[in-house]
Amino acid sequence: MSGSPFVLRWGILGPGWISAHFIKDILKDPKTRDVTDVTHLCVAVASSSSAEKAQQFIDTNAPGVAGIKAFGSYDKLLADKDVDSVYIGVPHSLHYPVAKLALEAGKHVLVEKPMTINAKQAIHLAEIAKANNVYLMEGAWTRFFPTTFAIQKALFEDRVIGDLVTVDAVLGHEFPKDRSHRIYDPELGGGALLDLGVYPINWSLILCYNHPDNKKTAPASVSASALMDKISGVDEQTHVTMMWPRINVISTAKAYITADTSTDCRVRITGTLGEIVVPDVTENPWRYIVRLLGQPEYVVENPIPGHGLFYEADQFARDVRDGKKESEVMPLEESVLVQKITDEVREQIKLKFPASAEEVSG
Ligand SMILES: NC(=O)C1=CN([C@@H]2O[C@H](COP(=O)(O)OP(=O)(O)OC[C@H]3O[C@@H](n4cnc5c(N)ncnc54)[C@H](OP(=O)(O)O)[C@@H]3O)[C@@H](O)[C@H]2O)C=CC1
Ligand SMILES: O=C1OC[C@@H](O)[C@H](O)[C@H]1O
Repeated sequence: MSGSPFVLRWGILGPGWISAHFIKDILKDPKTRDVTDVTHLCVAVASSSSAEKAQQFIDTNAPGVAGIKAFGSYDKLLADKDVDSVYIGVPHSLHYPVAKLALEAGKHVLVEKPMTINAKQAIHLAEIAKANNVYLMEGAWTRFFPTTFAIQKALFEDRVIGDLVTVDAVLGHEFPKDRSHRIYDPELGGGALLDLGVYPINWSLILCYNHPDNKKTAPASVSASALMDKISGVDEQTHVTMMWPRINVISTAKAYITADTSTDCRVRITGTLGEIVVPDVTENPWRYIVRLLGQPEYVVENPIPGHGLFYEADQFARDVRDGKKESEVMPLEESVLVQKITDEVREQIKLKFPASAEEVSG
């Protein structure tokens, strides 16, 4: 592509762990991933507590990068005319109120996963984005990796493993048992399901909901079971089974916060001719293994030149450049579907959050 790249000017809300990866990723030269049509600037970072914290985040994660403003409140950043789009990296239960503020301020919004705590809030954010004529996307970054697209092509177009039979995905991470961590805090939407479970659930949507023969039909049933933490009441280990009768597939999604997942198989996709396995990681896949019955296995690799959040950011920038209002890769309807599934799971496993975290306002 010729001409100057489209430049998207980002503001970051919530200078925490994932925002540090985001700022480092968007500041990488896009050419390192063969991208020349869009590029990113970070123009501001805001902390809800102090401008000093925002400045420290900038100094640590973007040393030597000039022109990034540090704000001590989200409102101040949202009032800044130099900011086109915001990345929201705050705990789950704050996604809804903070994204609402940003959309109402006329900013395009990339909000971390899960989009919200429940489907009602996700639907409301989609309505607010529409009313304000701005772009809204959930940071479902798994969907934007070259490996994810390659697996969809192998399955749907090249039919490498024949007819799809099962999809089983898992993500576990050993969190400290420190009950002050957000993962154990019901006020912040803690537990395995909303933090980790949304990834394996997304794999079901990537491969089953989006299977051409499924015609975008929601799972006919969702069944869940969980083990709950006795102190905080959040789910420590959750298993979900989804039925996709149009394509004759059963998929499973498993998540736990008490141990790290093994790295030999995170996603297993079984077909009538063999299987595709994603080892290593569930969230940011960079390779997959194909095992066809009676043949030697082979590996398809797409190394990631960084953490990998730039793939979703690049597509976000292209969509904003092109005047789109939502993503074709992660449409709002699918973010809402993920939340409808997690609402159903929460009902079955009795995962309750305080009413203040669940509410929809204005
Ligand atoms: N895509 C991915 O791979 C990942 C996504 N995530 C998602 O990102 C979000 C943030 O996670 P993570 O970065 O681990 O969280 P952190 O706790 O590291 O950071 C969250 C930030 O939110 C801000 N914040 C605002 N209000 C509160 C509050 N009441 N309590 C705590 N923090 C608050 C804080 O900054 P301040 O108050 O200064 O503004 C804080 O730095 C989560 O929703 C998670 O699902 C997380 C990890 C990986
Ligand atoms: O999205 C995530 O992926 C990695 C995990 O460690 C983190 O808690 C989670 O939010």
